[in-house]
Amino acid sequence: MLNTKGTSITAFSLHELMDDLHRRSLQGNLTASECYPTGIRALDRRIAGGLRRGNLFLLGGGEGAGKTTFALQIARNMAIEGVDVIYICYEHSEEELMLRLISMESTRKLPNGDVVGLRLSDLYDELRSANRSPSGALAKLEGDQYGRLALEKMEGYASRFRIAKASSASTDLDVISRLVDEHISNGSKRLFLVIDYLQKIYSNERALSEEDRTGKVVEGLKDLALSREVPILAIVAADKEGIRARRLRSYHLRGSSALLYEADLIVVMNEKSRIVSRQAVDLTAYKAIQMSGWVVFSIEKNRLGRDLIDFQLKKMFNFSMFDPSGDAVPEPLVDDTVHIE
Ligand SMILES: Nc1ncnc2c1ncn2[C@@H]1O[C@H](COP(=O)(O)OP(=O)(O)OP(=O)(O)O)[C@@H](O)[C@H]1O
Repeated sequence: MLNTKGTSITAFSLHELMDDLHRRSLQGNLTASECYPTGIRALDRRIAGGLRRGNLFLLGGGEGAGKTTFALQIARNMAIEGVDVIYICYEHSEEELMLRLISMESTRKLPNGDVVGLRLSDLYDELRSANRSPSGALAKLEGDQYGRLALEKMEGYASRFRIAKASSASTDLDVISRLVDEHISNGSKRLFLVIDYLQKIYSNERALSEEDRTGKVVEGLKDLALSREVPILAIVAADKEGIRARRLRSYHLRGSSALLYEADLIVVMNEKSRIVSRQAVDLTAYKAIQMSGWVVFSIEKNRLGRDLIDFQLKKMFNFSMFDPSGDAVPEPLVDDTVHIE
């Protein structure tokens, strides 16, 4: 791409732009429309195969909905496909995210459909047990069949998956941009950035309202995605009304007007049992329990395809993941917008 970084801007003639396009196509470096599949089939097929360079993907959901789990799973799927991942986390420690990946990778599906592996809670207990050092815990992992499976799978992408612990008191967009630049100058050709989560990004514009501050941050994030030609996934928190609402929508995300404008893709997560229409579905206790095992993902904005479409994935939170094989939601939901695919 012609250089547009820095504080000044340059106007390129159509000749220059066409020459640049031609040069990059000869170099096999025509990357503008290169696709970054998320590895979640139900999502990829609705966004024309995956994210693109410069895309800003916002992921919202209530507390404990599985936002970190989903973001981490997408990041891991990309790393497996050869993408360099930087996961910037304001909330969880590097160690916690690594344990979540180990749990996810340790799983194996038995012929009867049951899933076995190392439960996340057992991994925590193991690491926290008074007499076990981290190196002792690792040795134990190597001695366990599921632990070995996880370590083997992670070995395939471990050097491409980076986790950075950020501080909401100091890690601002400049710090994040410098980290991205460092990786690009070290040779990263395909980079994917995850921010967990957007409203925690430090901003010194304390005089601004929270809404305006979020607006500035999301603008900056979109600029970063475009100028460095990387796709970015940012988790976003819900406002007070959203936390109380039966169904969380994109207008409930904190700083929603700016978020709605800047994002290329907005997906909002809701517990299925909360948002199934009670008029249409006779929700017996048994059905309610069954549905509580699922999360509905609503594509609320989609510059890559059709929006206002829902899909569902089964939770496997014991192993810090979703079963990636889910698809359309058969039951009517509250606030439904009918869409024929
Ligand atoms: N050690 C664990 N064992 C079992 N379940 C866990 C463990 N840690 C987290 N979970 C569950 O996994 C679910 C998803 O967690 P996750 O952190 O992905 O959600 P989130 O939407 O990012 O949460 P938050 O809003 O708190 O950031 C939560 O409901 C949580 O209770």
